[in-house]
Amino acid sequence: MTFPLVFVVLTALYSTPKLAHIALPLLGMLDRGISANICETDTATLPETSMNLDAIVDLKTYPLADQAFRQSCKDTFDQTGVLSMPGFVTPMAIDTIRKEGDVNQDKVYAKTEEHTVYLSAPDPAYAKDHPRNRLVVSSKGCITDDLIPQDSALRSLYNSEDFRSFLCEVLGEEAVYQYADPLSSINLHFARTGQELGWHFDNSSFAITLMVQAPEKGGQFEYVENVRDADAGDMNFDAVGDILDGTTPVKELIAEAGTLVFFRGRNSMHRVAPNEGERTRMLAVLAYNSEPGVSLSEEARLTFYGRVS
Ligand SMILES: O=C(O)CCC(=O)C(=O)O
Ligand SMILES: [Fe+2]
Repeated sequence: MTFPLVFVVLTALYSTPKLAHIALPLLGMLDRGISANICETDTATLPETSMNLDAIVDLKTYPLADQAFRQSCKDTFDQTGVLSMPGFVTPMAIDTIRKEGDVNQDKVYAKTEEHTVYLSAPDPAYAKDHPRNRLVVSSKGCITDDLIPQDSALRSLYNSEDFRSFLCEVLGEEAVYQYADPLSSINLHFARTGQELGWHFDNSSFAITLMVQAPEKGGQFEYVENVRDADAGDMNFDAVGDILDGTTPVKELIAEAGTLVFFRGRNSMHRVAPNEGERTRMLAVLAYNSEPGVSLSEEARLTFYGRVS
């Protein structure tokens, strides 16, 4: 059976990253872990106002409960490290999520940071201009889970047992749980004109994102697959240097509002290019853990959100 997924993708192109410089293990969603087939969840505390999944997701195009559909998604994700589902969230639900974001624009926490591609402090064993230590800039901001309305479609999606069961299967995880702290589970990211997310590898094995408002120009997600092998300790400095120099072709993932993306970012180097248009790029990151009761560290919360609670 074939499904009408426009799985990814991708225009190969040469990028000229205009990146700069430093040093912090930052970037919120990058530090997330997740995690199942029979998916255990912690949805007992679902708000009563939660919406039905069929009011949020285009279940005709994306029959989340269908076993063959799940398997086809898993195959694509396993083979390519990317699963892109355009129109996953319905236009009406996206519209309400975008309006919630607009209302909360003034609460966005954004602080320009410089960091290494590896999201760890520079290593004095290497020169400043070595790929291990070269610095890139990240300037986009976000609002935290506690600022997302209880009755938001975003929260209903995040909490939905059917959605979690689907993602457990695609990701090959045992179970998924929300963060124990009040800030980290659902984040809405904002990249205004000129703002970007510098080249990096994620610490977590994957990320789930939902485009809420696509930029008009620029702001594209660019990546190069399988650059390093973090678990084997292979940092592949030469390839990282080439990507930073703009001499390696990069792939581009085009996402319209409503597109849900699963991405394995641990060994694929990626960035969000500077937004060159007037329209703010708004993107939700849905972060889960494979164990219950896990909080993002206070240090990371301070870095990403400017507060711990
Ligand atoms: O904004 C995006 O599309 C991706 C963000 C990302 O790479 C990250 O949060 O690690
Ligand atoms: Fe990332």
